[in-house]
Amino acid sequence: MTVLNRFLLKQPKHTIFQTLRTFSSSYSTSSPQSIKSDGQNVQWVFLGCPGVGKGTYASRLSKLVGVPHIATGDLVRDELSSKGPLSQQLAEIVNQGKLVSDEFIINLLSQRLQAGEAKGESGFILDGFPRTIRQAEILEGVTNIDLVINLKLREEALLAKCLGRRTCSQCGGNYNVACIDFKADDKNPAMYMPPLLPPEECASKLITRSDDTEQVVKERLRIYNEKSRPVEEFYRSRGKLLEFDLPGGIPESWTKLLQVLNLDDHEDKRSAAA
Ligand SMILES: Nc1ncnc2c1ncn2[C@@H]1O[C@H](COP(=O)(O)OP(=O)(O)O)[C@@H](O)[C@H]1O
Repeated sequence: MTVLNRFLLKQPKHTIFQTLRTFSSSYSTSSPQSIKSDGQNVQWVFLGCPGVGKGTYASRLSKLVGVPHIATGDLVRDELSSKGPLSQQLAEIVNQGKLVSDEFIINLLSQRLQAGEAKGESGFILDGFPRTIRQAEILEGVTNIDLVINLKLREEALLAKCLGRRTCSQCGGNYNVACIDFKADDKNPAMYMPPLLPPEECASKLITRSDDTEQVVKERLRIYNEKSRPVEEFYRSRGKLLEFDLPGGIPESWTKLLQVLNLDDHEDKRSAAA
């Protein structure tokens, strides 16, 4: 039995789910933009393949509607960098492009929600969760997700975008050095996504995620199709899925996303997009 499994077996599952349940039933209203007609803050989910841009758009929307952006990939990376007893085993899973177990990720998410609740957070935009049908069923069992935005991009662009990702090791800013320039063909319109280059002060401090190598990205795409693609249907059949084909680079896609979400007359949209 692995160290990770031993750890998970010690976690009382009812506690994990209870934490999610407790979080979902205690709301305060932190920002007028985020309040729905029933008085609760928005609870949205972003789905989409690795490299599609979930982090970029989830982060911008979270600033716009005033709810936290919670990326389970970031929670996993925080755990990895904490160099705790599980980090070596976790690194092996992540660097092979595999998913960590449902129990482990739910535990991390529960802890993050609980910490946020203690700080008075309410509502959320989830990015990278749920990624399996079991995760979706558990989430659906404990709270009501209002909307699931399924970001879509041509497969050739996804690999290039993952390989082009860079993060500034000092300020944490996210950039992308890939330049996507597809000509129109019989099946697809032309698409241009310019690189998102770092400012001069970050240029010498860029790092690449250890799981953004060609082999691992291909495996993550395969696993997305096997494990996460069914989650799209899970939400489609519940009438919650909003399909969104990215039309191009960030300015164009952000404007269109705001239109689709009926947020395009929002006075804060310029600053959120900055
Ligand atoms: N919901 C989840 N279930 C299982 N594993 C997850 C989940 N979220 C993140 N992970 C792990 O963290 C890694 C990085 O996640 P993320 O940054 O969301 O990747 P991507 O850029 O591929 O969408 C995943 O490859 C997986 O190992």
